[in-house]
Amino acid sequence: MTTAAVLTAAGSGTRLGRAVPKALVELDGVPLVVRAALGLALARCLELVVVTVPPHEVRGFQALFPGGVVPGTRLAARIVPGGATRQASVAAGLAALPGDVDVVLVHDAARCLAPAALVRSVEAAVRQGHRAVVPALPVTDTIKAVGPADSSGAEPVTATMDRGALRAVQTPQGFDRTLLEAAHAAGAARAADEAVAASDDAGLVEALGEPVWVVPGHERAMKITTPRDIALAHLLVADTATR
Ligand SMILES: Nc1ccn([C@@H]2O[C@H](COP(=O)(O)OP(=O)(O)OP(=O)(O)O)[C@@H](O)[C@H]2O)c(=O)n1
Ligand SMILES: C[C@](O)(CO)[C@H](O)COP(=O)(O)O
Repeated sequence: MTTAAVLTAAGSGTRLGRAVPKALVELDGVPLVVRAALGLALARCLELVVVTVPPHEVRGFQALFPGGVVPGTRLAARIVPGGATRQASVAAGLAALPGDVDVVLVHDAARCLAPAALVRSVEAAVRQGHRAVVPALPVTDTIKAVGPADSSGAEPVTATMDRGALRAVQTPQGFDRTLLEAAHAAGAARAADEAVAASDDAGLVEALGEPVWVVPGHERAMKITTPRDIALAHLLVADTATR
């Protein structure tokens, strides 16, 4: 029984708008990818983290994990080139896992403040028999579905969703390895094109018709996407430092 993580860090971070790939952006002096890997290591339930990185940046990322471990820990880290979409990057990470791994957590470097306790709760839920597990929070906005925009750009509302039945999904997402590999194999034709690629791994499992289970998420597992998110992440880090 061995758990490993695929840590996705191959994105460019277009919406963040920095000169370097988003995972290399520093938060209080520590690159996002290293922070995310430390959160995984602190959970103490993993044997390995496979980090998917931009193909032209493999050496730069390797230098962040000297000796092939997450800095200051014993967690082994393996760097592999990612793909054109997040789905393709996860598939590349899965292909690099050793044979003895039976549970896989898929985590975004962009969710670098996800607490170790969240990692543990997702892993434990998979070990308890839920073969696909996502952490999620209730939705606080009212969510409306819309149709095509008119000539002015305004979109007609087609429905108001039942907010009580909606959840905003985070990472790490946890899976039985056999199920996750089957889901990626079945959805492989979508991986090359961002327009049709799965936005999360649980979506590929759902497409197989297999159940996916939700456990409570955490505010600190927020995704850093825009400059506003980085500002919020700085506040969260400062809040931790003053406790
Ligand atoms: N081809 C890709 C695209 C994304 N990711 C990773 O998937 C996570 C979620 O993606 P997102 O936050 O959208 O990151 P980017 O794709 O970098 O952002 P943007 O769309 O603004 O360019 C990130 O950790 C990102 O590095 C990846 O591994 N491979
Ligand atoms: C996987 C994810 O973080 C779950 O919310 C999210 O779907 C990633 O989406 P992105 O558009 O690739 O950032």
